[in-house]
Amino acid sequence: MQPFDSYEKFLDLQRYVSWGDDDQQRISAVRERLLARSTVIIEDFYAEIRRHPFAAKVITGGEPQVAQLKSTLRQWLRQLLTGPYDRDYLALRSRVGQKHVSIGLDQVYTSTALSRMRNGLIRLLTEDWQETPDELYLTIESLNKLLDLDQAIIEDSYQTAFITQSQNLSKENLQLRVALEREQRSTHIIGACEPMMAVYRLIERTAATDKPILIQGESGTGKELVAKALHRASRFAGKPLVVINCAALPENLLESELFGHEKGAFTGAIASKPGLFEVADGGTLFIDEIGELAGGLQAKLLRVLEDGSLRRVGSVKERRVNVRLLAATNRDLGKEIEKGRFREDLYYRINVLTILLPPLRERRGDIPQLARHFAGKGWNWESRFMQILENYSWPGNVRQLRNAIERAKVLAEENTLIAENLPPEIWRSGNEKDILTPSSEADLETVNRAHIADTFRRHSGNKARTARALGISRRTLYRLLEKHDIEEDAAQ
Ligand SMILES: Nc1ncnc2c1ncn2[C@@H]1O[C@H](COP(=O)(O)OP(=O)(O)OP(=O)(O)O)[C@@H](O)[C@H]1O
Repeated sequence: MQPFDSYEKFLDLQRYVSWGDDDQQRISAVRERLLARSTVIIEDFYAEIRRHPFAAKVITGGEPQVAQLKSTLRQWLRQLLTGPYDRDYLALRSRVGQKHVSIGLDQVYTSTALSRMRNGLIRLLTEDWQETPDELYLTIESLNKLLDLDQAIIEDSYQTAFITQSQNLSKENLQLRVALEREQRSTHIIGACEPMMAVYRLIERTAATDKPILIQGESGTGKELVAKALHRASRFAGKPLVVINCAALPENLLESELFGHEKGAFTGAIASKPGLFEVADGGTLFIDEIGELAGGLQAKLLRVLEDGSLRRVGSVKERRVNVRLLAATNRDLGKEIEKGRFREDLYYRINVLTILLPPLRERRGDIPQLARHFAGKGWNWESRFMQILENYSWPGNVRQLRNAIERAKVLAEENTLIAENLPPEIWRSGNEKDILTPSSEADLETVNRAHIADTFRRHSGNKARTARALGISRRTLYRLLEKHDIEEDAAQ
């Protein structure tokens, strides 16, 4: 049998090879040696290929590197025929397999690329071969072996690696997409009511100024969100936005967080640390709950605002920073000044312009849009769910709305948000007017009817679930619905 049978494309090599009788024997011997040796060669081969990322292209395309590659390849191929074979093929194969994985993933080697490489290599070897035809024959045989072996391994390991890789990638993609969506959703200000439109206009208009801005509003109205939008709209947009919440830290810690400290400034100060003013240098510092700032720190803050200078705790060295300040508070700072708790001069410094965020109860029209935004794609709700949201007073504002929806999502059986899965205080508020507190005048019939209608509505008009909740059969429920003239529409 012709040794090149399986490589139709290279049959013409016979031109260069004179076959002797003992060819078959020699070939088998070479095969054995090859098998033992090829893994060593493969390693070198791949090391080189890695240095020439597009080796396949180089070989077939006649690029300038061809000469160099050609001589390297020749050297290896010659080694195949002459060198000692001292490695365990299988062990190496698995190691080589791993290498292929990295090659496959880095350069997306495909079988097509390999077969192009094989064609290219053989053409190149035969073009100006100066050794005997036997040597050429053996060399080419070695090459074919090498590439066959290689192909088998590559197909194995590449496929596995590719599958794992693409699974990982799509998982990673999904995670990134979700994170991005969350990030976009979390920095997206929702609301189209007039007070929010006024907020948007102010954000736009303040884009050109570097002056401090005070954002006022109850807790959860979106002050931090507005701060992020102000930062994005400003010329500092590409720089860091550093956020600190004054209510979250005791005074001494807050001082070192804001202004930094030197090593040994206080017990536990084992190294010097820059404060957030330094971290935010060139960018924006958002001080949330500025109304909580203690007197001493107010003075220090005033100094930075006045001339951009500060001293780390435990240091005498003056440092200069250029930071745009945004501050937020849910307190009435005017009243805090009256009570002597907030410095008037600092107030005027930070309050060059105030953005006032309305509480959610004063912008109920935005509730459905906000709810849709927090629910996200693929969620529905019963109409009663939305009714309750729209009627509730929302003392915790948008944050409370977001949490309520998260809760309803977690508890939802399918992709439908139902009123019962809202936090009890919200859900109860929706039922207050229907709640069964039978007055002395209410007769049993009225109480019964209200109870049935309410249960029916809570179960979104689902008769099976309503019957189960009332502890009656479905047939009895039909009868009662008819008797009390409770319509399905009423449940929607
Ligand atoms: N208009 C809005 N559109 C979309 N999400 C909002 C809106 N307002 C607030 N949120 C969301 O509500 C949550 C609370 O918002 P944020 O932290 O900005 O409020 P805050 O006024 O700074 O609260 P606090 O005073 O308690 O720090 C965040 O998850 C935020 O994304």
